[in-house]
Amino acid sequence: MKCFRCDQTGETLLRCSRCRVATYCSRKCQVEHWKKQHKAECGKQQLSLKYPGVFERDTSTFYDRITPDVCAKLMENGYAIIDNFLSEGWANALLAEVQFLQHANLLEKNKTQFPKANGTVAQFEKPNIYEADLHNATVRQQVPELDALFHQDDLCYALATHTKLDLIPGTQGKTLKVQYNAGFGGCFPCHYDNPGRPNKRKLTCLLYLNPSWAPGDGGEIQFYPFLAREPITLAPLMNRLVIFSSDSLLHRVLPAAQPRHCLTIWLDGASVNLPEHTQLSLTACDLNEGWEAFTKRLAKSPVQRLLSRGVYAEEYLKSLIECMGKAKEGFDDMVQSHNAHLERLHKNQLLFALVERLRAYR
Ligand SMILES: O=C(O)CCC(=O)C(=O)O
Ligand SMILES: [Fe+2]
Repeated sequence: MKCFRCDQTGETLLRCSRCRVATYCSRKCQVEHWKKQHKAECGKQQLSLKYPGVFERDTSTFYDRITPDVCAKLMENGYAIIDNFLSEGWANALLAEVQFLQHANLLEKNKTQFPKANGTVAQFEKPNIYEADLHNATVRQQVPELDALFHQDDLCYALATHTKLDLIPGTQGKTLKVQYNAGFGGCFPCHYDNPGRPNKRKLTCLLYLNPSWAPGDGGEIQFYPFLAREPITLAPLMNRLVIFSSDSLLHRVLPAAQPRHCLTIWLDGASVNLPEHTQLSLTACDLNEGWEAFTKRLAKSPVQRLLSRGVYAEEYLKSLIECMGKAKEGFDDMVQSHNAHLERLHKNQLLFALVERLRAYR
């Protein structure tokens, strides 16, 4: 976001309370321009939040929808799907709020931090992706249903009950992200939602809000269960909840040809990124008679993150090219970082041999 007048960014920006679109920095521009001129300019295009129908918000239904069977699948496969998760009216109301945020210009361009090959951290934008974090009170106050979803703990308790995961309740242990993908090829490259310390995410819950999604629209999420032969592709269907392990399921989003809406709830865990999740220890048995058991263990363990960029090198690169476009700012840095990671792997003979064997096995 930048000031409509002086183009300044990074300043505390004030928003016209009527159209909610125009933004001005809090200093001179606000005094000179907003008060005197903008009121006439904005033409009172006041946006109001309207729900398409009546609905009831009832988070106690989460306990019926998140069954022991769903949680067993989640723990076994690393992901689970619940279609028609909310009542239709409730899902429509959430979509209306996401669209309201989008039209009110309250969603910001996606910003992703990325470790550069030289050790510094770069920031880049994923083209066509707009987001808002509900930790931001300015956003939250505009959208009561999203606010309530952010503050409820039933999702966390329902999941913790049957998975026995030590999920952290409260808004401290949760992030709710609103995402609008404008289409035009908007997508996400291969990644883990929890790439390592200090990240705390344990479970990712995606709620898709796309009533008219049809094959050909793109924007499917693609999972790469570690060492599985084929990826799993899921359409972002209206009111579909997809839950998966934030620290042990590599995934990407395919380019979207149509606009697409998605809520993401990340639930933190008390015991993520423990030493056994971040350091690989190998025995001779793992590589010999224990190989099958070893690969099964890797498929479920977050330690796979140390190997995945090598094992899935082509997928990482292809998804990066599709997401960023070769000409986009940040693309070269990301490719360099990817290659530097692979070079480090190659230098470690034992690790390189393991990656090669896993690639062949896969
Ligand atoms: O939009 C989606 O389907 C998932 C987005 C995603 O992977 C993320 O935000 O980490
Ligand atoms: Fe993700």
